Amino acid sequence: MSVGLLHLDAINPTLCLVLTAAFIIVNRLVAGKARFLPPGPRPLPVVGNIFGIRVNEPWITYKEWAQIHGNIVYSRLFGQEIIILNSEEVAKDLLERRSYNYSDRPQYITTDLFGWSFHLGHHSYGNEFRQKRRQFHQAFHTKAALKYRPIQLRRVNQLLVHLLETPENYVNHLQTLSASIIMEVTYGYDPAPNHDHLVALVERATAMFINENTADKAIIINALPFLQYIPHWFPGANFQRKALQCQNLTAEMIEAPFQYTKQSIAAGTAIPSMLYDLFSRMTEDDPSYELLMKSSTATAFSSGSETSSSLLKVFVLAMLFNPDVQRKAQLEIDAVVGRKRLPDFSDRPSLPYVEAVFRETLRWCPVSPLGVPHATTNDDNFEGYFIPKAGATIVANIWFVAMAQNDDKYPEPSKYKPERFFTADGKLNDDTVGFVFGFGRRICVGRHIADATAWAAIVSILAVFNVTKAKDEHGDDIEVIPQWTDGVTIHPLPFPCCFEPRLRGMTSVDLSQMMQS
Ligand code: HEM
Repeated sequence: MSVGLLHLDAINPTLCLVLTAAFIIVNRLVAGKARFLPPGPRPLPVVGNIFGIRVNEPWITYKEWAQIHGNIVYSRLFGQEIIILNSEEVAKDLLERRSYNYSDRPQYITTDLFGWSFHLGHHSYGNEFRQKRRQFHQAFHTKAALKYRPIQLRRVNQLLVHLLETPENYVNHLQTLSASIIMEVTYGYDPAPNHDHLVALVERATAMFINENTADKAIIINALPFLQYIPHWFPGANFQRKALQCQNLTAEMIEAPFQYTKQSIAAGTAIPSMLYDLFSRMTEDDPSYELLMKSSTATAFSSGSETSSSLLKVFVLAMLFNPDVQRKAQLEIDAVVGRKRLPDFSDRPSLPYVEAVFRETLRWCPVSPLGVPHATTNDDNFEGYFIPKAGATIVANIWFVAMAQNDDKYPEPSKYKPERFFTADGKLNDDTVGFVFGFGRRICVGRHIADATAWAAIVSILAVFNVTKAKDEHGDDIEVIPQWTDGVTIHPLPFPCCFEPRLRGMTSVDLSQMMQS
C-alpha cells in the first residue's frame, strides 16, 4: 500500500473525491494547453496532409494555408510534423532568437542513399556541423569574401564577351559564370567555357539528387524505412537504381576536383582558393581533416552554382518585362561611371537605384522559396502554441514572406518595383531582403560570395546591354509567358530574348577597351 493512499484513508472520502477530480481536470487543462498545436489543415489518419500538398510547388499550398490559418501553421505528412512559418517576424523569433533550439535539420534516409550526407546543409546540429561551418566561415565571412572580388570581376568580363559573341546562348553563359566563379573560389580550378568535365559532373550529380530525391519520396521512405533495403536489381526498384547512380556520381564529384587542387599544390602551381587555405592550415597528415576538407569544398561547389545562376535568370526576365526600370538603372550608371569603362565594386555605394534593382530581384522571385528546413531539438512553447521536439520540421516560408499579399511591407508584391526600397526622402531604406538567405545559425554561408557575384553581373549587363524581346521572322516581338522550374531552387525556364549592345555596332575590341579603362 502506498503512503498516498494511507494518507487519503485518513480524511473525508467526499473531499477526497472532489480533490481527485479537481486534480485530474487541472492536469488535463495544463497538459491540453501545453499541447495546443498551431492551427492547420485537418490531417487524414496515417498519411496526414500528403494529398493536400502540391508536391512540386509546396509554397503555393503553404500560401493558401497561411491565408486560412495565419503566420504559424501545423501540418503532418505521415509521421513527420511540419510547422510552417509565414512571417519574417515569427521566423526571426524562432530561428534566430531561439536558435539554440531551432538549428537542427530533419534527417532523411534518402540523403544517405543518394550519397549526399557529406553536405553541410544536411548535417545535424553537432560537432561535425560546427567544424565545417567554421571552415566555411574562415573562407567566406564578410572580409574573407573580399579577396575573391578580382576573380568575380574577371569572370563577369568573360560573361560580357560571351554575351556579345553568342547572345542566344545566354542561359549557358549565366550558368558558366556562376559555376566558374565557385570552382575557382573553391578549388582554384579554371573550367573550360563549354562542356567542362567537372562542371558537368556537379551539374549531373546535383540535378539527380534534387530531381529524383523529391520531398514526397524522402518522407515516404522515412515513414516506411524497410523500403531502403529493396536491392537496386529488384524489378521496379527504379528509385534504388537512381540512388545508386547518384551515389557514384557524387563520390566522383567530391573526389575529382579535390585531387586536382592537391596535385596543383604538390606541383607548386595552385592559386589561392578555399581548399588551398584549408590545406595551409593543416599541421600534419590527418585523414579525418582531409575528409572534412573534401566535404566542405564539395558543399560549396554544389550549393553555389545553381542558386547564383537562377538569380541572374530572374534578373534577365525582370529586365525584359520592365524596360523603364532598365533604362533608369542605365542612366544612373552612365551618370556615375560614364560609358567608357565598366563599373566595379567601388562604384556600388554611388549606385542606389542599381542596388534597389538587385534587392528587388532577390525579392520578386526568391530562388530558394522554402530555404532549407530547420528542425527542433526540444519541445517549445510559442505564443501559446506547443512546438514538438524530436525533429519536427520547421519551414521558413521565404516565398510567402516576399510575396505576402496582405503585407504592408511589399504592396503589390507581384510587381517588379525597385522604388519600394527607397524612403519618402529618396534614400535607400535598410531592407536588404536578407531573409532570402535564411535565418539564424543555419543562414546561407555563401551569401557574401553570392551577393558580390550577382551584383557584379547585374551592373555589368546593365552597363553594356539592353535586354529586349527577341523578334520573330516578321520582325515582331516574341511575347514571353514565364514558366518556372520547381524544386528546392527555382528559376524561369529558358525564354527567348536579345542582348543588344548599348553602343551600336560594339565589337569585342570596344568591349575589351572598356574593360581595360
Ligand atoms: C543567390 C544565391 C543564394 C541563395 C538565395 C541562397 C539561399 C540559401 C538558403 C535560403 C539557405 C538555407 C538557410 C537556412 O537554413 O535558414 C542556404 C543554405 C546554404 N547555402 Fe546558400 N544561397 C545562395 C548561394 C550560396 C552560395 C554561393 C554558396 C556557397 C559558396 C551557398 C552555400 C550554402 C550552404 C553550405 C548552406 C547550408 C548552411 C547550413 O546548413 O548551415 N549558398 N542558402
